[in-house]
Amino acid sequence: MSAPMETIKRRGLMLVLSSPSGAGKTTIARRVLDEDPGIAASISHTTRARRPGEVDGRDYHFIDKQTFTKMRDEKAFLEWALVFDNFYGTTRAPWTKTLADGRDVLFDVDWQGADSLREQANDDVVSVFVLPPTAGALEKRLKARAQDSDDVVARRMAGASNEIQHWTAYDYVLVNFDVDQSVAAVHAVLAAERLKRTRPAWTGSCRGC
Ligand SMILES: Nc1ncnc2c1ncn2[C@@H]1O[C@H](COP(=O)(O)OP(=O)(O)OP(=O)(O)O)[C@@H](O)[C@H]1O
Ligand SMILES: Nc1nc2c(ncn2[C@@H]2O[C@H](COP(=O)(O)O)[C@@H](O)[C@H]2O)c(=O)[nH]1
Repeated sequence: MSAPMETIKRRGLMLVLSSPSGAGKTTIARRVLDEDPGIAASISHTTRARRPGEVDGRDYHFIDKQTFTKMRDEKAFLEWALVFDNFYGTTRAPWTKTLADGRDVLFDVDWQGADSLREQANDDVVSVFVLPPTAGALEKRLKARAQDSDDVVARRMAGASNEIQHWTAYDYVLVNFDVDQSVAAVHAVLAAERLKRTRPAWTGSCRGC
């Protein structure tokens, strides 16, 4: 054997979750992050107003348009997009080191963000598209969340089919009937992807062989 198992160092992966607004990806993401210490969250910056219960620095970094534009012009974002009239962006900051250290990172971004991350880091990206069971269920969830005005819910429903059109670009697709089952499915994706032959990087030093 030319290289014993302990010399294998796995590179971290970028788990990208997308869905039409309200399908449940934030709910699933929070559970996965709570239950798996091996994955960290990318906290996006946004110009959207904070919803009741959202915490700055935990759910998002809430910033004004001027600050967002300045950060964008200074190339602070790995990717950014305009979604439902608000800007959202993923900062470049520490992900390079996190991935090199073998830690995984979860990105909750729309299809534009997913495309951009694939363009820049295709080998590291594992993408999962979350579908609602039906359009009716999606509307019910958006309304039950009770955090957006009727107008905003209507705009998000109107944008759902555009978002859904992009599901074929994703590695995995799951229909979020039940949160527990969906969380288990994402854990299964992570477990399999972490074992992929193509993912480990050799450290180069062969101790004891
Ligand atoms: N499987 C499910 N069954 C019923 N309700 C669900 C399910 N999954 C999530 N929900 C509920 O649906 C609502 C929307 O979920 P969530 O905020 O996670 O959606 P999202 O996809 O992250 O939306 P957005 O893109 O707008 O951030 C929440 O009230 C959540 O509790
Ligand atoms: N391209 C990006 N999309 C992002 C980012 N952060 C969140 N999002 C997406 O925006 C919509 C709306 O989110 P909401 O919290 O206002 O409901 C949703 O699809 C998110 O996935 C980002 O940094 N880049």
